Amino acid sequence: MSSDYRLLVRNARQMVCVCDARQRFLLKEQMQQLAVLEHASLVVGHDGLVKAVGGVREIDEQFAGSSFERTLDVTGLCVVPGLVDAHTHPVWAGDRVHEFAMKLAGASYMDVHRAGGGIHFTVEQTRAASQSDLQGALSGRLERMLRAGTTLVECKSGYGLDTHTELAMLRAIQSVRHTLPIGISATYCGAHAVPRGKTQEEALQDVLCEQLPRLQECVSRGEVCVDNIDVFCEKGVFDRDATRQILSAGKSIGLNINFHGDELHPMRAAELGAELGALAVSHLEEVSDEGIVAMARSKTAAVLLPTTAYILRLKQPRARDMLDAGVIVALGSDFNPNAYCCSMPLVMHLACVNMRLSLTEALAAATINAAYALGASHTHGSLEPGKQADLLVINTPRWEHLIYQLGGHQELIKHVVIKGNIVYDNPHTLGL
Ligand SMILES: N=CN[C@@H](CCC(=O)O)C(=O)O
Ligand SMILES: [Zn+2]
Repeated sequence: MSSDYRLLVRNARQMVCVCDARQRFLLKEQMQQLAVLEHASLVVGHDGLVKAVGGVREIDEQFAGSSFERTLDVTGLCVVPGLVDAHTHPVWAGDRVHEFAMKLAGASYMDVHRAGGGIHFTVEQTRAASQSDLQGALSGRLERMLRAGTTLVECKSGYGLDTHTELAMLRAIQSVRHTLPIGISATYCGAHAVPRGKTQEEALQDVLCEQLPRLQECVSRGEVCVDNIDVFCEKGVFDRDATRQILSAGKSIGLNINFHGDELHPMRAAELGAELGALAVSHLEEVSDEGIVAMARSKTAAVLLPTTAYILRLKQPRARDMLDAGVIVALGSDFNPNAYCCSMPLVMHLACVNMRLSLTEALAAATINAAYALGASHTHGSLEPGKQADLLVINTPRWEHLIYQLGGHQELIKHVVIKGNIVYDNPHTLGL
């Protein structure tokens, strides 16, 4: 190691730190006033952590005489934290483009699901795929997310619904931890649907007595690493009681609770999440007033998924009511065969237009609050000394262009940096 530091990012027009007092999440008016430095620099150590952030002169003086393995001159450009995608289903085979046509013609999500399509269709394709096909598909999707600015992503299993395939999905997720620089939070979602030919009770017993014990064995042998447990709590899928049993079992083996609730029907899933100490509940299009109050009280993050409401033409979740009540609001792409979207900049745009978030709220929801939903906001989600140096350099003089330019991220993101390493250099960068 011949240099003193790994990276100097020098003289950004705007350095959007998001927060600067080691907050674990942002609420209400904190989300309106993000920490933004003008004409600022950032230093990264060889451990991949931020060592200093400050005005360009101050950093020049403080580090005069120090050497850097690499310097990025970002004069006139903006820097934001790497984006955090708090909800994705990226491991599966096949696609569902034919169902998109059905839905455009008027079929609802549950019409397709009950007709044996939807998750069931993808389960069939995924069970038939080889381990290397699953890994290859996952890897390509995560690379697309990375190029769109995602540096930490939650990845669910859930298209196996049996021990063998659920573990194959988690093994695929484990394998990319070693081959890709993107950060991963892995979620076991064996209760994503009741498998064809089984009753809910049979599926519940399979998850509790077969899948979870096998999962635990694999975790203790170090074959897979799992952070969260998820259930699709929905009318016609898993009811509240089954959901409670599965989530409690997951919690008892040390997993964070982070589940699908109140999406298509009101299930009082938000209340259940709060009661169980869930870190996050996703969707919430049908959340109740009591559920909002309960989530605010228990500090359970609401992971809102703008692509789902958009594609399925659902009513929008009540983001403003949640924000006003002091709920920790986060965002996810919900990448899955139903909602094929790898872009968090696009997700933030949809959240602003359809859910009425402000630009600053959307960025906080896609950085520090999304990191909180994954139990990772002590290390990710803002640019502060001691945190992992994951950041994006954007080729515009104001950071808001990243959200404003609908679908523009492919030309706007110039570099993606993870742990102070430049992991993507965009050959197609165009400015305004
Ligand atoms: N709602 C349940 N799960 C996914 C959809 C999965 C699928 O349709 O394959 C979601 O979050 O939207
Ligand atoms: Zn989902």
